[in-house]
Amino acid sequence: MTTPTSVLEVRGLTKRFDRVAVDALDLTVYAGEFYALLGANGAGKTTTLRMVAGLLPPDAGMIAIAGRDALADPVAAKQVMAWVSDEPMIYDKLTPREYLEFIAGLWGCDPRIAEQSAEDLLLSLGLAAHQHERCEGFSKGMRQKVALAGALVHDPRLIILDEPLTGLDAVSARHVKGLLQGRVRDGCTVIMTTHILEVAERMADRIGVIAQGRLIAEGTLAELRQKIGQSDTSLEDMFVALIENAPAAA
Ligand SMILES: Nc1ncnc2c1ncn2[C@@H]1O[C@H](COP(=O)(O)OP(=O)(O)OP(=O)(O)O)[C@@H](O)[C@H]1O
Repeated sequence: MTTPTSVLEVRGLTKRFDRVAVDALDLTVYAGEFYALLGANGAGKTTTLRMVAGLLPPDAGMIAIAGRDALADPVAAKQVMAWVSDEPMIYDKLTPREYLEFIAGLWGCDPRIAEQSAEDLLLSLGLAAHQHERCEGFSKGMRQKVALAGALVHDPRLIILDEPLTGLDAVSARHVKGLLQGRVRDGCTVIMTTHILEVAERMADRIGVIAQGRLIAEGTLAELRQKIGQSDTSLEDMFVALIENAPAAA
């Protein structure tokens, strides 16, 4: 059996604001995995992912992305990674098509490849009919989808998303889920936070549960069920049991 290649390795990652938000966190995500990061409000999910994405400096710890030290060489790490925030920023005065062209230009993508990629992304996200309209009149869900398309236009190997499905209607959510599953089939790795446990249950290869900035449980659904000793329990029941039994922060 070949050893899986890690795309993200986090060791001892720590961030303190007025109190510790991420507490010596260790996390490994492998190539081609769909990994869901779960946790109660304030557990440290966004803070962890913002550090991984290079948006927030850690107080301590190591982050390697595709084997590169992301803290020593953030530009190299960002080239293989996409970050999609739960509050995406796009340029209102641009159309989705212009926005994607602009982002592809920033990445120095080949214009012909970028054009095809933009077309495919807008089609798969149900935005093709709006591709020449300015984003300023778009709903929150449409803006989220434009931001997602922008994050994927440089063809990243690691896609990190913070609550990507919140606020999306069922059709848009299906578009986004289909797109992400397609990327995983193509060999990309997806790491996603979500409070929609059904999404984690149905889509994730592995699930990590964070409480008080620490990873308190991790595995496939079957492994998590085994951990709490109940073979037929729902992810929601397991999640609540894990959170309620998590050791208190030091
Ligand atoms: N910029 C900041 N300044 C001060 N405290 C912060 C900041 N960002 C996060 N925190 C604190 O860090 C802790 C972890 O927050 P974080 O946003 O990572 O949680 P989360 O798991 O993403 O929560 P949610 O599910 O509600 O989005 C919380 O106590 C939060 O108040």
